[in-house]
Amino acid sequence: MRIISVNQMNEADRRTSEFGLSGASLMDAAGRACAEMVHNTWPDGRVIVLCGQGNNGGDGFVAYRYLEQLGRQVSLFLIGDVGDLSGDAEGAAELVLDDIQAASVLLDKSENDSFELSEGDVVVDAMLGAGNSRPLEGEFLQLVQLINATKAHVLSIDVPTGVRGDTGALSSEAICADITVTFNALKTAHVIESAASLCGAISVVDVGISEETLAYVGDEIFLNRPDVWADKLPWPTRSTHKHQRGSLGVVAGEAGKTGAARLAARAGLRVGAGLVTLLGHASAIPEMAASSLAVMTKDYADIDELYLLSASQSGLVFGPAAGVTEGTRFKVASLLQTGVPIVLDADALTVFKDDPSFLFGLLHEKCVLTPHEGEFESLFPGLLAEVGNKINATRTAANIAGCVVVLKGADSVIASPDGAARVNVHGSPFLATAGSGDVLAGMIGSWMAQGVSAYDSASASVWIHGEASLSGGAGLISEDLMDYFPRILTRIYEEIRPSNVLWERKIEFST
Ligand SMILES: NC(=O)C1=CN([C@@H]2O[C@H](COP(=O)(O)OP(=O)(O)OC[C@H]3O[C@@H](n4cnc5c(N)ncnc54)[C@H](O)[C@@H]3O)[C@@H](O)[C@H]2O)[C@H](O)CC1
Ligand SMILES: [K+]
Repeated sequence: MRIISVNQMNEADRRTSEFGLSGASLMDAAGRACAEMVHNTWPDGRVIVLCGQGNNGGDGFVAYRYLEQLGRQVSLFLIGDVGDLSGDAEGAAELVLDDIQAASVLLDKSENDSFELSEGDVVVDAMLGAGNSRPLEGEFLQLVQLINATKAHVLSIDVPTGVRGDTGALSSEAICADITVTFNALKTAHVIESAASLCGAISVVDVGISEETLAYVGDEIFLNRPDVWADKLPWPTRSTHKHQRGSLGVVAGEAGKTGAARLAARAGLRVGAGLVTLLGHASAIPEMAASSLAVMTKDYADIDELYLLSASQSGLVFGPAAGVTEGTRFKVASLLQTGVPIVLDADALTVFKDDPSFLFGLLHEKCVLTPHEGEFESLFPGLLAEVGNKINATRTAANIAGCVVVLKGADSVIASPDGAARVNVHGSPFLATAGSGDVLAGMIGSWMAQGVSAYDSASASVWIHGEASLSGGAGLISEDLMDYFPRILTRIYEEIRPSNVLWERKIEFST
């Protein structure tokens, strides 16, 4: 599923009406899909369709017409004058002209024909869509406040009114919808917080804009789901041995602070690296060895020994609980010199707060940086605010760093230096717990150790991590996450099952 900008969607609309369906046909399909969604989701209750002056309102007029045809008790309100409508919206309004009432009726409690919204009503929000360009005021703001204060169900067309399609940031109060119906592709506001949470459940319906057109107008930005990376994961065949499945080295912090590295190592083992080794100072070995069975431990006396041990791995993880010290900076530099694929997380990022360009000079294309928003701000000060869109800010960061950047959150963005990005919304809020980032770093390192590209390693890990959190539900702690991986991985394998990989040996006898 593609994520595209408002301008790109307008261009897709234009190209479709030039080479395919007319704007009126697109609007008809859009309005009809919304009417059917209302009817299927809430088969009873009054429906109130609230339209603005643009094409979002146009979709609303169409939805009203189909809801009437479905036999629903439905009322139609317009903000502004019928005479100000134009284009396809005017065309759609002409078919329902006699039924249009002024939206002010909903606000003015003193009028005889005042209209009270109540529980069980359904509001179709067709006030503003992709064209919303400024903070709400006047009737728009009052109606949004009125609707949010009632218990009526709300279906927003394209985006909740007040939300701007191209950003997840909110510049004013916006509709809090139960369902948002959008068309052929997602927009930033559907996946990036705070806007994303106001969309409720999102339904992307096909109104007739082709994938070819979307690919022509859009960038390589997709929702992160298994369909974009599942066929890139390596699966062992019956003759695979552990030395063919990669060796992951996780560089630990000092004694008493090795828990984070141990979480990363265990996660790395779970997602398939054949060998996982915790690398630490001699003083840290006893506690690491005591709690690790299949994970090995090795001590290094100095940075030269660390370099040699790391250079023999096929993937590395460094940063969780590493310590914000000069020593950590030296270790990062040394590990990067090996050229081995590496995940840098937490302290391995924070130590470059004062001179991020020094880090950028050392990074190579097989690196993945996994900052949360605070760490991102340390490395790319002001970038998020300046770009104003988390997806594009992460893409810019990946370009500056010259490697994959994962900006973590409820809406994690995985960006590649070539401009491609994937947005992950699959996960539970219970991931906000100590150690969950360490688990993620270990997973990414493990896939890379197995030969998966940095971009696919990061994408697969973020999704599987999210899926595990959803399996865990409430009360999840980081140690639990790994226990869900086998079932999730097996499900992914069963869905794509590459033709050359057969786990179960079948031998039949005929008597
Ligand atoms: N391919 C598709 O996605 C399709 C989308 N459709 C629908 O069309 C709208 C976009 O229509 P557009 O006319 O461009 O924008 P709006 O209806 O959202 O509003 C434009 C209108 O509103 C004024 N305005 C902007 N901001 C504000 C504000 N804050 N307060 C008040 N007024 C504002 C602006 O000046 C314009 O006059 C898309 O969302 C879909 O719903 C097609 O119908 C089907 C194909
Ligand atoms: K809307």
